[in-house]
Amino acid sequence: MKYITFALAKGRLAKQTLALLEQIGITCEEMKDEKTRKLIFVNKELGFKFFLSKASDVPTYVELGAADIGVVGKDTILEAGRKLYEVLDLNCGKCRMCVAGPASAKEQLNNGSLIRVASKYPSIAKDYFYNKKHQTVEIIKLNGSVELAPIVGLSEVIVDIVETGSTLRENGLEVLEEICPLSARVVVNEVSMKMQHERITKLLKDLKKVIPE
Ligand SMILES: Nc1ncnc2c1ncn2[C@@H]1O[C@H](COP(=O)(O)OP(=O)(O)OP(=O)(O)O)[C@@H](O)[C@H]1O
Ligand SMILES: O=P(O)(O)OC[C@H]1O[C@H](OP(=O)(O)OP(=O)(O)O)[C@H](O)[C@@H]1O
Repeated sequence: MKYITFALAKGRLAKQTLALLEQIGITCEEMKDEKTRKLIFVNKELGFKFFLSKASDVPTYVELGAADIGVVGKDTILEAGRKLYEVLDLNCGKCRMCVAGPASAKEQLNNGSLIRVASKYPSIAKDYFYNKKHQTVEIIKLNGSVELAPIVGLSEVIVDIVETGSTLRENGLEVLEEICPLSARVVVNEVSMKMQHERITKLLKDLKKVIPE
């Protein structure tokens, strides 16, 4: 039997993803060991392989066929812009992609001034401002703690993930515009979808039954 390989995003989504897979009988005991430095895990009986990679690399592994299936946030899928089949919304890891900043940035955002937008997600930010709002902005790519940018004067606003809103609140910022809702998604390699159609379809059907409300 040919193995089906899963690329799972490590970090926030990993636990929930593994729990969902476990509910449909796809388990890998070794992988639960938080101390392990091993990178790839095999369940010979079931014919599955699993690896955890940086979330932003999951679409790369899946598009290029190193993994058949991936589980990753919609934000990462949008930012990567890779050719993949997005087949299932797992309804977990829910949050929103937003434009945020100090209340004082509201006017600048709407009066057509050339504003600076800091983000870990420059493609999403560009698509939103250029293609949806038809507004020219300067995009500044950052790698984390993006909320700092408007506080220290690097940008007027940010494009970032908001879940509870605590990070914004604690830093005197607020949601100014909502770009889109986000959640964890299952993505499938285009060739695998054809070559392993039966097994992958069965797996997706099983997963659908255990998706949280
Ligand atoms: N509050 C949140 N902040 C960030 N991501 C969240 C949040 N809630 C759910 N998510 C989802 O979890 C994923 C991020 O997981 P995690 O924070 O572990 O990775 P990351 O911050 O992108 O990793 P890294 O910064 O190391 O590249 C996001 O892609 C998003 O879909
Ligand atoms: O609305 P909240 O519940 O406060 O969650 C949102 C925050 O969490 C994420 O940051 P993360 O912890 O991943 O760190 P990072 O900023 O370094 O990416 C995100 O970038 C926001 O900063």
